[in-house]
Amino acid sequence: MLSKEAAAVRESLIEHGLETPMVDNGLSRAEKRERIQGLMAEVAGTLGLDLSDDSLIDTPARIAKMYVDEIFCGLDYNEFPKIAQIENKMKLEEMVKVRDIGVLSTCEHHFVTIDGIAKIAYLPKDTIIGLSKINRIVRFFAQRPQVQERLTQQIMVALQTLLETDDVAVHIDATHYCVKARGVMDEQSQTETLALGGVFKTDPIRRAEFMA
Ligand SMILES: Nc1nc2c(ncn2[C@@H]2O[C@H](COP(=O)(O)OP(=O)(O)OP(=O)(O)O)[C@@H](O)[C@H]2O)c(=O)[nH]1
Ligand SMILES: [Zn+2]
Repeated sequence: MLSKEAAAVRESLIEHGLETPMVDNGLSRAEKRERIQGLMAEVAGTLGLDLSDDSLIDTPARIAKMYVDEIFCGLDYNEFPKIAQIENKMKLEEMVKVRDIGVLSTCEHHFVTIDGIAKIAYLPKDTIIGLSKINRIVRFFAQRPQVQERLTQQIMVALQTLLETDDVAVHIDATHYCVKARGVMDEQSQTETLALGGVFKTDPIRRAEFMA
């Protein structure tokens, strides 16, 4: 059973057309690991690597565990963080802004690293969210194959749903290793993406305050 928060966030993403494209193949986590282990052994063998070498022998199993339990575990809503929300008894109205949140994700086109930082702000309404939960929500959606634009939007919609307000802004600045380490091999370029909701979209002063 999914938590109430996980189910609500998933429903919102589907409604907004922002859910990661997925099909339910009915496999358990153990079955996924086992199958990926076999497939990665095929990949390594096809590349001509000697999988009997003592350094390589466990690589297919390591990759299977890494995909299912680590870098792609955010595909499973059972991993959605436990959310601590408190009533806004203090009647806070001013912006809460969290900067320099580490973002480590994986590009869905090449399955290599996206490495960046996020800045997130919201204007409290009836509830306030535990600060660390903002970082955890970022991590949950980062632990999927991603494009940066969708990641940015998913985080915004998740927070809008949980905080019951449109007034949420998300900015991500990241290095794509598929651009840096292969392909065009550009070592410098950074990609910035922005998702603005509510007053952050309609009020230039709020937007400037967020971007500052
Ligand atoms: N919009 C967007 N594009 C991304 C992201 N991550 C990777 N890409 C791009 O996805 C595109 C895939 O393009 P293709 O031409 O199919 O792939 P490719 O031949 O490997 O392209 P090159 O990277 O140019 O060598 C590339 O331009 C990537 O830079 C992302 O988060 N957002
Ligand atoms: Zn890529």
